[in-house]
Amino acid sequence: MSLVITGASLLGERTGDLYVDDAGRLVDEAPAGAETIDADGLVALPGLVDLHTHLREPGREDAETVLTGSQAAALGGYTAILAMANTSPVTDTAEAATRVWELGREAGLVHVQPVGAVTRGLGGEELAELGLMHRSRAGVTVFSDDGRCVHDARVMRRALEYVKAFGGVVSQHSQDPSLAGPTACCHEGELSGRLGLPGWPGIAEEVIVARDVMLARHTGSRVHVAHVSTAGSVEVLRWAKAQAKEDGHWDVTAEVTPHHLLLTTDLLSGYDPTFKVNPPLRPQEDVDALRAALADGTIDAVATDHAPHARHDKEHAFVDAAFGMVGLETALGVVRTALPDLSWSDVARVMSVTPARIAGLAEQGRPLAPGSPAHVVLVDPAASVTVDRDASASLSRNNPWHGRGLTSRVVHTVYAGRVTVRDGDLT
Ligand SMILES: NC(=O)N[C@@H](CC(=O)O)C(=O)O
Ligand SMILES: [Zn+2]
Ligand SMILES: [Zn+2]
Repeated sequence: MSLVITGASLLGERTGDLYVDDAGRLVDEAPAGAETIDADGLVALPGLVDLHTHLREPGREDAETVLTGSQAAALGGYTAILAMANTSPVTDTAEAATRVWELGREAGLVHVQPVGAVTRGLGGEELAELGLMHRSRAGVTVFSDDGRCVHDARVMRRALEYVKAFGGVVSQHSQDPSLAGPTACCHEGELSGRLGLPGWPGIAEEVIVARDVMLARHTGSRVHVAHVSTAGSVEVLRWAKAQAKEDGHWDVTAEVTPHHLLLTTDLLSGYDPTFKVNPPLRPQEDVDALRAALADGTIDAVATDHAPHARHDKEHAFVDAAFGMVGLETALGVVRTALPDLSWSDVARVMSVTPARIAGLAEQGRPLAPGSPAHVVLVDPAASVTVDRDASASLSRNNPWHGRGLTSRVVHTVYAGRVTVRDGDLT
C-alpha cells in the first residue's frame, strides 16, 4: 500500500512531504491512490533502532514474546531492535539465531535482529558458534553475553579476534564479578550503606571498560560498551575514542539507557524493586556525566535495555527481585525529558542512525530521502504523556515511569512502508 505523509517537519529542520511506493521505499513523487497521513506539526525521524532489547522468547513467553516485544517497539517508534541472547535456551547457535530472526519476520512489525552469545550458554569459557551465526540467514554481527560480563580477558581477546574477520562487534556487559559480590543489587555508596543493601562500586564497571578498550586496540577489533552508567567509564571512553580515531584500525562505541539518563539511586530508599536494575541507578553526578557524554558524542547511542519480568519474579523483597525494567515504549519521551536541548537531528543520530551503523543494519537509520526504505516515526514534539504501565503492549509491568509525565509522543510509526502505529495505537 502506497502512502503520502504530508507536512511533517523532517528532523525538525524543514517541512516536507514523504512519498512511499508499494515496495515500501521513499520515492520522489506522490504515488496515485495512496493513503494519506496528515503530519502537520509532527516531527519525522528515521525509524528508531534499539541496540539492546530483551525479548523472552524462547523460554519465558509469560514475560515477553517476539510479537509483544515487537508491538512495544513499534509503539515506541522503533523499526528495528536487537534481541539479546540471554533467552532460554541461549542464542548461541545458528539455529537459535535463525529462529529468533524468523519469529521477528512473522511478527512483521519491526526488524528483529538477533544478538549472538559470545560464549556457549553464557558460560564465559568456550566461544559460541560466532562464525556460523554470522553466516546464518540471521546474519548476526553483534555478540554479547549480556546479563553476564565476559570476564575472562583471554576469552574476550579471542572473541574480538574472531569477530574482526567479518567486521562484527562484541557488546560487553561491563562488570567485574570479582569486584561485586554475587548478592550486589544497587549502587555501592552512602545510600546502600544506610539501606543495608550490598552494592556494586562504579569501579567494577570501569576496570572492564578500560581493559576492553585496550583489548580492542590490541586486536584491532570493535568493542561496544553496553549500558554505560558511571562518570569514570565516560572518562575512559573519551580517552579511548581519541586514541582509536588517531590509530584508525580499531573502534570503541558505547550506549546509555534512558533510565540512566534520568533516574538516580535515591529512588531505592523505598526498597521498590521496580527500580532494581543492572547496572544500578547511580548518583546525580554520574547522570550528569552521561548526559554530557551523549550530547558531545562520547556516548554514541541510546539503547533501552528493555528487560521485561513477570510479576512473580519482580515482586519480591528488594534483594531477591529480578533485575531490569521495561523501556521500549517510553525511550523517546525519556530522552526528550532528560535532554530537552538535544536537537531532533541529534535524537535521530543517537536513536537511529548510529545504532544502525553499529549493528550493521544497512537498511535502517537512513536519510528521509528517495531511495531509502520507508522506516519513519512521526512524533508530536509538543505533547506530554502521563505513563500508564497498564496501557502497554509488553506482557510485563515492571515500568519505572508509571505515573510520570514525559515530553513528546510517538504518533505514527511506519515500518517498510506499512503503518504499524496510527494515532498512538497498533494498527
Ligand atoms: N538490565 C537488567 O537489569 N537485566 C537484564 C540483563 C542485563 O541487561 O544485564 C535482563 O535480562 O533482565
Ligand atoms: Zn547488561
Ligand atoms: Zn541487557
